[in-house]
Amino acid sequence: MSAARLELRGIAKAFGDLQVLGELSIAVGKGEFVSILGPSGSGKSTIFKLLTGALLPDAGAMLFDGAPLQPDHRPFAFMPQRDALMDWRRIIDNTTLGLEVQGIGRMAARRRVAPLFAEFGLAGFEQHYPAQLSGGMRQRAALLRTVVQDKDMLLLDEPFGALDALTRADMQRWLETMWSRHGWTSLLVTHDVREAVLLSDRIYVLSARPGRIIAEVAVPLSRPRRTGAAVAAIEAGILDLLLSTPTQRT
Ligand SMILES: Nc1ncnc2c1ncn2[C@@H]1O[C@H](COP(=O)(O)OP(=O)(O)OP(=O)(O)O)[C@@H](O)[C@H]1O
Repeated sequence: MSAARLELRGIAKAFGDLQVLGELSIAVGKGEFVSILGPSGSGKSTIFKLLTGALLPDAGAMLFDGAPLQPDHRPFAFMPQRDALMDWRRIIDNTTLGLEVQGIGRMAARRRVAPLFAEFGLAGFEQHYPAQLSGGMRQRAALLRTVVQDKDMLLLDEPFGALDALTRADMQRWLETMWSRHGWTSLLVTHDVREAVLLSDRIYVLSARPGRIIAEVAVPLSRPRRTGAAVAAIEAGILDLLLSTPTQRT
């Protein structure tokens, strides 16, 4: 890994008596694709809420390019689990939302997003409403809205969790292509072991609550990656680890 862009050191978080994150330490280098893989309820979404400033940690440090994260300046573009498209806005006006929140006028924002529609497989659907799109197209629109904000780092919270298996596999391949082309510094949280192996340079494996890192797994496979013996072997190793660690499920 090159010098860390994002570094979390000893982050802890509890909700009342419920200790959700233990002492969590991770780092993400520039241009790296890193995943945090953990069972349901292990605190994955909580990590993103801490990063985006929706929650404060009880202990630990959060650094970006070596400096503490500032409450009023978060360098992240966040893509939530559900695509969160607004049903009453056309796709083009959904993809401009993040820019509009930053204070950019709608017409200027439309000019910025329009050239990206072809690359995101959405050409010709600019004037459609979300209900007229397939699940995969909706997710691509949500990702377009996320990346066009030109932030330093992407946070992806189980972006394909709601999709059927085939669409999900298709979207993973598409995301891999897009990531290879653009080199986005990315942090994905997921409970899908195969997804993490297919997409990541490194994987942090999180224990069940209170979440702490039980392993850091490098994935030294060339891209494009396809399911096969090499992917399956890494996947099996991680599954063994998760299943042999004591669990406390929600
Ligand atoms: N604001 C809150 N107040 C109290 N408890 C909370 C709060 N937010 C999350 N929790 C609890 O913290 C635990 C971790 O939640 P979190 O959503 O981070 O897990 P997760 O790993 O993202 O789960 P999943 O994979 O199912 O989405 C859960 O037990 C949840 O009920």
